[in-house]
Amino acid sequence: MSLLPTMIELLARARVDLRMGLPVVIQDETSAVLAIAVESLTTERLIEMRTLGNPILALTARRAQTLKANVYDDDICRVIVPDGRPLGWIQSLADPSDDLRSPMKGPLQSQRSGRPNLAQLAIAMTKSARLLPSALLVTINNPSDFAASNGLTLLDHASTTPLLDESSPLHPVAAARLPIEASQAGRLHIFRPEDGNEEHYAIEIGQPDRNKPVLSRLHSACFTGDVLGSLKCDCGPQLQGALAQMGEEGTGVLLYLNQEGRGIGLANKMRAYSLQDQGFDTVEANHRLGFEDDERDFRLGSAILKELGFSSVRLLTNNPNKIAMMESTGIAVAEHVPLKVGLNPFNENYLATKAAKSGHML
Ligand SMILES: Nc1nc2c(ncn2[C@@H]2O[C@H](COP(=O)(O)OP(=O)(O)OP(=O)(O)O)[C@@H](O)[C@H]2O)c(=O)[nH]1
Ligand SMILES: [Zn+2]
Repeated sequence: MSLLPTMIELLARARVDLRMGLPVVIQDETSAVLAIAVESLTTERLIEMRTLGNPILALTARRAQTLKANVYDDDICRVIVPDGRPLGWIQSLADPSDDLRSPMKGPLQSQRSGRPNLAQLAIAMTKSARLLPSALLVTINNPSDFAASNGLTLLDHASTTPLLDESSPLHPVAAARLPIEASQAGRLHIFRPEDGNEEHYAIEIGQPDRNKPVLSRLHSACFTGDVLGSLKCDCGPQLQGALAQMGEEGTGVLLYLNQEGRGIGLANKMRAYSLQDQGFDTVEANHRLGFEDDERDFRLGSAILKELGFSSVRLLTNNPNKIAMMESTGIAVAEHVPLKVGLNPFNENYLATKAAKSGHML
């Protein structure tokens, strides 16, 4: 066994580097860039980056739409950063918080030439670091030497990209009896993914028969709704309602996936809430930030169910994507059990948007 880090380990390291404001080196067969997350960029590092070449700002096509920048590649946009533009200007392209106050950032010139693949990987890395989806890039030569002499993480495009698209294997870490209000016969299981990302949980109620469809819920973490009792969404009542139903029936499994804010993280969700305060709906807010409507990986849920020995569920949800994902990953949905709870005057529009734009059966 080698002590050299594997690609999975390098990806985990790169996520932390980007969050800390440290650049990473990304290479493919023909070229290489130094990439730094715009959210954690400092003036000092921007000056350093500029000594190496002219920076390019990578944004998602979603964000480019708001900025009215030309998109020449499917999903991303590479904006040429003119000389002398300060850090604040670069960050205002990535962060929509002052879009209303100063909507005109341009004219913006997008890069058309060259392959977008390194920029795409940089964007994917900022998403997986739960930062704003944007990176500043400069082209460099001799990537291996550059990374080694500066102590930077080096990512290889061909070997890392497939890993980012895959769902990481999960392993059970610990489990213990946990009596809860809904049922004294509760048991909490912790699962840890191999990619160093967040752990996910399963709350098993009673002793469900592994040969029958189990009453199940795939719940995504919502700190504001689950913990604080936010009225802006329906998550808290859905969590409590699902557990209560499992308690009444005597058996069930609630999967608690740490995919806060539909996978964009709590900080970005609060950025989305701030845009919602300006009048945008939940989908529009995600798009203005540069995210897709939903960035979650539901495959983790079926992986946990299989690990626990289940192959069929009665799924508590209003989200058809969850049902489709279960079926496509080998967990049969024997019954769709609607979970319509928690409507209040503050989340009326939120629920209406889910029905209109996200296909929820409400
Ligand atoms: N980005 C974003 N995430 C939100 C918002 N409101 C709630 N969330 C997150 O959305 C997730 C819950 O997803 P929902 O779409 O409400 O419901 P669902 O889980 O897809 O579907 P159901 O099974 O029917 O409840 C949680 O991770 C919440 O943190 C919002 O306005 N913006
Ligand atoms: Zn919520």
